[in-house]
Amino acid sequence: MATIAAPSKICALVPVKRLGWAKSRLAPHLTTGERNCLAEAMLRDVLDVLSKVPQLGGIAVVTSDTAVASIANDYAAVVIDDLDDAGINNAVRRGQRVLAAEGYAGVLVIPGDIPFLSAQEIELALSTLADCNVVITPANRDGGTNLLGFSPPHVMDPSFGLHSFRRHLAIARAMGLEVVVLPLEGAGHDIDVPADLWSDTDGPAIQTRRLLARLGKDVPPACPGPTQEPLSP
Ligand SMILES: Nc1nc2c(ncn2[C@@H]2O[C@H](COP(=O)(O)OP(=O)(O)OP(=O)(O)O)[C@@H](O)[C@H]2O)c(=O)[nH]1
Ligand SMILES: O=C(O)[C@H](O)COP(=O)(O)O
Repeated sequence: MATIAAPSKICALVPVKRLGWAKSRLAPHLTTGERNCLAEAMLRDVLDVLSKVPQLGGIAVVTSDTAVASIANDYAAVVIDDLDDAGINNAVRRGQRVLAAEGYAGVLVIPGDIPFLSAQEIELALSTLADCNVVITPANRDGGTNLLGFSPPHVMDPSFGLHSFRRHLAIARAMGLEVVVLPLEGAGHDIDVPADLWSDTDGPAIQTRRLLARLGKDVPPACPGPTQEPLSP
């Protein structure tokens, strides 16, 4: 891995699994090729936003996919090899170890599937993390965790998975860490299931919106408007 500049600051840590394996929960709605393109578009949106936040000390992508590594290079992010592809928690722990060794003051874990995040939201997460040990942004919809900040980088282990927001909060509190819950509209919107593709969420998501419009795949909200009743004769 290349040496990262400004190690006293907080580094963004973006775990990304192989594009060909991405977004399996969207399989009923998108082909494998479409999911591959969506994963790339979301990642580009995330990295584009991160590259516009000067307060970040660096951007690191943990992946074992050479295509993802090449995208990371487009945004001057460094690549940490995800040697074993053993899930998001393993990838994050690996990033924590590497970035702690590089001397970073903290890490902000940012999944590659939150394209609606904004630079202002990242700035707010960073300034919040300057005064505590753990920052947690819950997913808007499913009880997950969309941003997870640690200061110092290995202050606690990640525990992503079902209902991870409550679990992260409970672990941090049980450890006596200073923890702040930071709800954020854009960063809180991840794309996991077909209903997540439709959005009135603010936030740039430029590549993602463009791709979905091109595919004609943006879907209506979970609660659609009036059903189409057959017309009376
Ligand atoms: N490096 C790495 N990243 C991972 C791994 N598993 C998940 N991620 C990333 O973690 C983030 C959140 O993952 P998920 O929401 O579960 O995304 P996903 O695995 O593509 O979606 P599903 O297949 O539907 O579960 C995404 O950026 C993923 O690429 C892994 O084994 N290694
Ligand atoms: O803890 C979580 O939120 C999940 O493991 C990762 O996020 P997801 O909701 O996008 O799958």
